[in-house]
Amino acid sequence: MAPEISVNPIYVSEKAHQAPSRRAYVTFLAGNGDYVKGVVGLAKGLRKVKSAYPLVVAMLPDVPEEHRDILRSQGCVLREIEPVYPPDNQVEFAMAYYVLNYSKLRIWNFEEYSKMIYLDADIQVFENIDNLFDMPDGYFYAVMDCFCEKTWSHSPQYSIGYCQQCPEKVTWPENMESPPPLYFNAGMFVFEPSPLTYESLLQTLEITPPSPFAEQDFLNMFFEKVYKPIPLVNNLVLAMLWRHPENVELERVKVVHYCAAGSKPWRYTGEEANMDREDIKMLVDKWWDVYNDESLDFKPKSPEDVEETVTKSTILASVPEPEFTYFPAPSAA
Ligand SMILES: O=c1ccn([C@@H]2O[C@H](COP(=O)(O)OP(=O)(O)O)[C@@H](O)[C@H]2O)c(=O)[nH]1
Ligand SMILES: OC[C@H]1O[C@H](O[C@@H]2[C@@H](O)[C@H](O)[C@@H](O)[C@H](O)[C@@H]2O)[C@H](O)[C@@H](O)[C@H]1O
Ligand SMILES: [Mn+2]
Repeated sequence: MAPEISVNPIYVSEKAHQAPSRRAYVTFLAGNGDYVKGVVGLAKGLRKVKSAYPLVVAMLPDVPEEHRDILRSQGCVLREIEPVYPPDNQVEFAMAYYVLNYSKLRIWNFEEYSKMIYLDADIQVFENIDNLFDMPDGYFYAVMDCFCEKTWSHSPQYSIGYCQQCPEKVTWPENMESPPPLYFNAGMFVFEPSPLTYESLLQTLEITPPSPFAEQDFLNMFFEKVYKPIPLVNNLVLAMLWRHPENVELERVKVVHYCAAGSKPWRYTGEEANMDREDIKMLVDKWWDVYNDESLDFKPKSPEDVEETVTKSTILASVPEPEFTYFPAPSAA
C-alpha cells in the first residue's frame, strides 16, 4: 500500500459539492502523427468499460482537421490549446522529445470541469476507473513511477541503483541528501482544474529551468505537498513488468501505459528490448482488440448528442468562475 502523504494545510479546498456532470477524462494530442490512434483507442476503451464521463482532447493547433473529424466521430470533445514553452533560454535541458509535453499544463484552465482524470494517449483503460473521481478533493493523485530504466541515467538515484518501488533494496548513502520525495508518472493523474492554480503553474514555470522529464518533473515539484500515491493498477508503467514484477499483479491491472520504448501499439515491431515478452505481446494485442472493435464506435443517440459534442468543442474559452480548489505555488522554503 502506497504510504500516506500529510497535506500542507495551506491548500484549502473551497469546492461546493460538485455536480457529476462537471467531471471528464482528458487527454493531450499534438502533431499530425499516429498518436491520434491512441486517442481513438482511448475513447473506445472508455466506452467499452462504460465510463459515465466524456473524453476531452486538449489539442495543439497543429492537429490536422482530418484527425479532428476522426475524433469528433468518436464522440470526443475537442479543445484547442495554445502551446506552453518552458523558459526558452534553457530548453535544451529537457529531453527534446518531451518539451511539447509542457503544453499539458493548459488543462488546468478547463474551468467548466471541477474534476478531471488526465490520461496520455498511449494509455488504455481496460476496467472502469470512474470511482477515482470520488476521491477527496484537495489532492493530486497519481501512480508512483520507476527509476530503473536507462531514461533515468541522468539521476543520482539511478547511479546508486535506488528506486522508490523497492526502497529497502539500496540504502541511501550518508554523503548524499535524503532520498527524493515520492515521484509520480505524469501519464495519468486525478486533478481539479482551477484558474488560480493554472496561473500559479504558468508563473512558476517561468522561473523553473526545464529538466529531463519536462512537465512531469515540474508537476512533481509543484504538487509535492499534496501528492497522494494511488495503486499501480491505475497506471501500469510497462517497465514495472521487468523491473519490479513482485509489485505487479497483471490480472488486476485496470490501466496500461504503453510508455516503454517500442511498446506503442500503433508502431509495435517487437524488436526493442523486452518487447518480445509474452505479457507485452498480450497487452499490445489487447489494445488492438479495442481499437479494431467497430461495436465500440461512437453512435450518437440523437442529433442533440452530436450537437453537444460539436458545440462543446471550442477554442480555449473562459467561463464563469466556479467554486474551486486553489493550489498556490509551493512555498520557497
Ligand atoms: O507526437 C506526440 C508526442 C506526444 N503526444 C502526447 O503527449 C503524451 C506524452 O508523450 P508519450 O506518451 O510518448 O511519453 P511517454 O509516456 O512514453 O514518456 C502522449 O501520450 C500524447 O498524449 C502527442 O500527442 N504527440
Ligand atoms: O514529459 C515527460 C514524460 O514522462 C513520463 O514518461 C517517462 C516516465 O514514465 C519514465 O519513468 C520512463 O522511464 C520514461 O520512459 C517515460 O518516457 C510520462 O509518462 C509522460 O506522460 C511524460 O510526462
Ligand atoms: Mn505516455
